[in-house]
Amino acid sequence: MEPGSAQSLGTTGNLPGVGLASARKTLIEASNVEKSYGATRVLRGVSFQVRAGEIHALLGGNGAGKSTLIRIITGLTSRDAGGIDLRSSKADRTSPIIAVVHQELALLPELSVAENIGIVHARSGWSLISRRRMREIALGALRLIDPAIGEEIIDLPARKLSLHEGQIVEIARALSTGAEVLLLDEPTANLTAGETAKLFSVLKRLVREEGIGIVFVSHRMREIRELCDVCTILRDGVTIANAAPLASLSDGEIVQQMGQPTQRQATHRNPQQNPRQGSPIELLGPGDVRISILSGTILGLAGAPAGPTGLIAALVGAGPGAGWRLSGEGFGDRFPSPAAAARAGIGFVSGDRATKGILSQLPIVDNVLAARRVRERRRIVAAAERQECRDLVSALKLKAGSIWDLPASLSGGNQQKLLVARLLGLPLRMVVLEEPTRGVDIGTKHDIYGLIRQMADAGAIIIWWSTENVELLELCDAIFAFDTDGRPKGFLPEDRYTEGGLAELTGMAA
Ligand SMILES: Nc1ncnc2c1ncn2[C@@H]1O[C@H](COP(=O)(O)OP(=O)(O)OP(=O)(O)O)[C@@H](O)[C@H]1O
Repeated sequence: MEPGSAQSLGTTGNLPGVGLASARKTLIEASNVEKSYGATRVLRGVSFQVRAGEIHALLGGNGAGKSTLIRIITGLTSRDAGGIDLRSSKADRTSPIIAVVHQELALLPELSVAENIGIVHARSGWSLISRRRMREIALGALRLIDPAIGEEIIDLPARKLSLHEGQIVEIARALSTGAEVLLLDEPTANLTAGETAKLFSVLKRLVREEGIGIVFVSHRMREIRELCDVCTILRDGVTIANAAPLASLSDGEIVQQMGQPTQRQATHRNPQQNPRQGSPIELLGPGDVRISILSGTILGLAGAPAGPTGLIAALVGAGPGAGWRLSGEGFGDRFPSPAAAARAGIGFVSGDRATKGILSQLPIVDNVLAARRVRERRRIVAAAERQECRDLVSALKLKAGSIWDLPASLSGGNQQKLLVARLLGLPLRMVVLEEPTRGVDIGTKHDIYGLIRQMADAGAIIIWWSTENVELLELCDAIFAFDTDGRPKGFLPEDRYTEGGLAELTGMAA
């Protein structure tokens, strides 16, 4: 009954094998697990088994209890009732090594990438492992995902990494432990299509060759189908489907069992239906790039983060912005601060919700109303705001105990909804979105698509960076692409408006 621990096995730069001898053995068995936070019953009798040699999708809507179950299995959180049985497939061990990659990154900002990965290999103090050895282990682990990235980032402090680099380091650290069970809580958010493809081939190889078990939490149905063999579906803290083969369930059945609406809103791009008006806003980039956008347009940004993040920084007043400038009535060349951008009518959902989005020390109500207060230079809570906040919260089906609770009490997907709620109903001229549906469940994703379309129809320009190419192709009126080094590549031509066309233009063709 002891919780799994992320400890060191690795003595080579490559993954230590865990052996295939006992493939298919049950490594994790959770039965009738219960957990409440105050009056909220989060898990109400969950059962869940993970076997060696399988990739197991753990599915459920936002707030269904997936992360809570993972925290209980790994010993981070206590349970109120039920059993957790952990069994190793190795004869000399009782419980398996379990490594987790959480939704929010857990890197130590002042330590280098090598140290962040090596730290789990330093059994008791730094003296047991030399710096050179630590570097080798870290490089070996990073190379498993991307041969190019290792040398580039190995000596950087973690605080200097982009979100997606941080995610790669976390996954590499988990892989480097030689874990028998890898629990991945939405690991592909903020990875590009190319990186996701690489990660999936690594995971499949690990399952095939090393016989490990993988638990994959995701709201991206395509990825689930591509990667996983079986699924367990949670709904309101109860197991609805238990280790069901994925092939036996249609997408519609899965969504229905999660308790989500199966009807999609009509959000497809339709250039005829949405005439553009007014004088254009221009985005002027390095190398004489000029992007002209009329109000009411949804412009997608595609490609590795280095490109879109520079442009977005310029748009939201968050730094020099890689040489990008803005030109248009009422907009200066560049905003001196994010507050100035907000007052000029620019709304922003940051992709880095933990450090740049959520105000963790303030209750939900202040988080939702933050953009309004900055625009109107207000600090006082008006009585009417409470109702306004409740309306925004219910428009997005945000599952919260009370609007006075802190955001930490919300599940990951519900924290994301909170950032989107911040922008609703504001008279915005431009809405800048970085992965706005990150971690949001399938039902709500389509609600958010509909709300983005509504903001555009109300006259806002939408600039939307997503690593989910399908999402961009489905919703955007035009897509501007960057290559893998962050250089602008131009618009996706109308006759190449396909996944293949986008993969080619961004240099991420498989
Ligand atoms: N520390 C806490 N205090 C109060 N409530 C909590 C706490 N942690 C989780 N909850 C509640 O438990 C419920 C389940 O949360 P959990 O994070 O397990 O959901 P999830 O299935 O992982 O959702 P998501 O898909 O959004 O990540 C949520 O409604 C959340 O508000």
